Amino acid sequence: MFVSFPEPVVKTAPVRTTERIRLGKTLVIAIDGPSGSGKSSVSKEVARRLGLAFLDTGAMYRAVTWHCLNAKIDLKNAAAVEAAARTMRFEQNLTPDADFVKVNGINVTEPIRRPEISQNVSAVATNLGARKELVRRQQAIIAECNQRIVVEGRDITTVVAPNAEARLILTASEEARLRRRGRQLGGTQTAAQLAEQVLARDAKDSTVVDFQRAADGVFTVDSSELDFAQTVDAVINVVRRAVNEVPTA
Ligand SMILES: Nc1ncnc2c1ncn2[C@@H]1O[C@H](COP(=O)(O)OP(=O)(O)O)[C@@H](O)[C@H]1O
Ligand SMILES: Nc1ccn([C@H]2C[C@H](O)[C@@H](COP(=O)(O)OP(=O)(O)O)O2)c(=O)n1
Repeated sequence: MFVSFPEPVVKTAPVRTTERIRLGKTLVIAIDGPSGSGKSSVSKEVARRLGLAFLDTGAMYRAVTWHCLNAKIDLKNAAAVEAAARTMRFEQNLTPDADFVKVNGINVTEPIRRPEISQNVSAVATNLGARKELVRRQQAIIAECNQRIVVEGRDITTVVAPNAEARLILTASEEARLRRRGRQLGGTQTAAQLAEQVLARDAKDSTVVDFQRAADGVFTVDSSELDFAQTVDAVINVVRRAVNEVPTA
């Protein structure tokens, strides 16, 4: 089946009216990478352009963290955090155009992005019991979406969807990632706070999952020197290569 790309939302990319991609029944695109590399924003745009569902797995780790802080569950108590991940009711957007996260019916879309959550989320990310439960939930979501979905996080290419049709690491230099995150947070954070939320967090998260190096068969896109539209194009080109797309006239 061939599907034409709809008009890209971001229009700085070269317009390729003949752009087409060969899509099978299933198309899981797995994207991992460090903080601030552009995973969420780029994955959403790729999902829009290919007409796929979208799953932000980091939002799930953030939601568990929010829930624990809100319910005064000690993040150092591994069993309690795992139990929270198992029992909490969780709703999340699965399309790229809506953005919402609810925990036990409470809208936490905005609070889970706050620096307080970024500073504490590694306690959940390094809890192996909580990870197991979240991976289980993520795999169920992929199945519910009939395996037509872009999934982004840290262990998607290796653990959650190792058989995805297209797997890639999206990376960028530390300098680019700090600059982007600083701008995204409206210049409210000092250099030291940004380094803590981006670099120190990546260092902690790396102790349980390797999202810096591409596993066998995983492509790498480095967006340090690319703008947003160019990065989206680069990812889509990788998807085309991964699904053995034959170039169209
Ligand atoms: N290639 C790029 N060039 C410039 N800014 C980018 C690029 N990719 C993403 N961004 C911006 O950087 C910020 C961080 O991106 P985000 O998608 O939240 O990263 P991640 O999910 O990897 O932490 C966002 O404001 C996003 O719009
Ligand atoms: N699949 C995933 C997704 C996120 N995580 C962890 C690692 C991160 O510190 C937190 C938050 O992830 P998120 O993607 O929202 O973080 P960034 O926006 O990239 O800074 O969750 C993970 O361990 N595994």
